[in-house]
Amino acid sequence: MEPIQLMEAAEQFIRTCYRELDKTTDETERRVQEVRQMIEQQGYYEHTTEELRHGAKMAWRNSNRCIGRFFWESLLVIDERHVETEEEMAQAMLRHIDFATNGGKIRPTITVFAPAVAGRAPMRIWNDQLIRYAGYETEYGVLGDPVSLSLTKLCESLGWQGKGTNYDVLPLVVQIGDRTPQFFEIPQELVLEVPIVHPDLPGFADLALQWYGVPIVSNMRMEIGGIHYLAAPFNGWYMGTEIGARNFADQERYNMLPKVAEVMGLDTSREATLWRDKALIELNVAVLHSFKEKGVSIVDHHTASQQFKRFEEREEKCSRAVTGDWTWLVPPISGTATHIFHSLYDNTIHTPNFFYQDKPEL
Ligand code: HEM
Ligand SMILES: N/C(=N/c1cccc(CO[C@@H]2CCNC2)c1)c1cccs1
Repeated sequence: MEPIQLMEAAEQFIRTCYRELDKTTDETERRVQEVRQMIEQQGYYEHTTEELRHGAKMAWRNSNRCIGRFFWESLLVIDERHVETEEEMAQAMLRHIDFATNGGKIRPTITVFAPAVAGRAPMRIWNDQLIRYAGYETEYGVLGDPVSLSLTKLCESLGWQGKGTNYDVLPLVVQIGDRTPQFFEIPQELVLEVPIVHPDLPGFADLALQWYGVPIVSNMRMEIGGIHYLAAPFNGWYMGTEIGARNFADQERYNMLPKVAEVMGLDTSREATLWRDKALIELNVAVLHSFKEKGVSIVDHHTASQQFKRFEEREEKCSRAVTGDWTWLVPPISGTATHIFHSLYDNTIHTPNFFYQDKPEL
């Protein structure tokens, strides 16, 4: 980023952040000048721990596609900008998994590694999520999660070997600069998983479905005041539909609807029997039931929508315009049963925020 643009982005962030933190004008002006000088002298500036903490919360609050933003102020921010080696990165990521999991009472957390600075080796995480299942091409079709085919191949090329089940947890893969990426197995005891059973349909257990408890997105770039954090894994808890209506149900994922319909004894001869819809609903009932049974945080899409409504109301009260991406905010099942479907959202993108970034390459 050019120094002028960086200066503008930095100043806008500092002023907004310091206003929200009730800082005095004097303190704000002093910090703006200090940042100006740092940019003039070295072409970038460093966030204070307080700026990083509040900036990360703002990034969540500005995430238009996120239905879970009611809790934005409670985000826990772990500052790992001092980390310098792949080994230390992996250790910090394992600590994140353990801390965020918290025995099932999930704590929304983000770990922030050093930002991309011109002339410095960028730190990248190759995983899309810290915990995700491997995917393998076999002569009978895909084994495991099809979304992981390319990362699984990369891991095998680095010498990793999976067990070959539908639920092999991939290793952490980190890269500093253009060095060879390094992989680190996640100790099994750190990965909380939930077997999926149905409260009323015993046949569900025969499907041997399971999913990991904590979604930790690790492939997005966090931008705060013109500074780009390319490695900043963050987690919340799941909304049940992500697992029940997408991960298990999509044809290009685990494609389970026909098998669910079979154990339910549904008539799948005609679409009009709505067998897919019945299978979807019971799959989502099973996911919510199983997570609750195991004491792992999860939210149903109705409760999540109601919480989002409260987020909207609270933002209005703070005279902040709510922005949102309707196409992602509406849950993938029963959308019209939520207020979101019947609302309009301004999809303007403010920063701080999270963005997609190019996949790291060898
Ligand atoms: C606390 C519980 C949370 C819930 C229930 C929740 C729920 C969701 C859901 C359902 C999606 C759509 C995902 C998809 O369809 O693939 C989403 C998207 C998103 N969430 Fe949240 N979220 C939570 C916390 C967080 C946190 C802590 C952050 C970051 C600090 C965050 C940032 C985002 C972002 C950036 C997206 C868009 C991702 C993309 O564009 O691919 N969320 N959230
Ligand atoms: N519940 C969640 N769901 C997601 C939130 C953001 C992204 C994703 C994964 O998105 C993938 C890309 C598009 N769909 C799958 C899932 C959270 C993950 C991390 C914090 S909350």
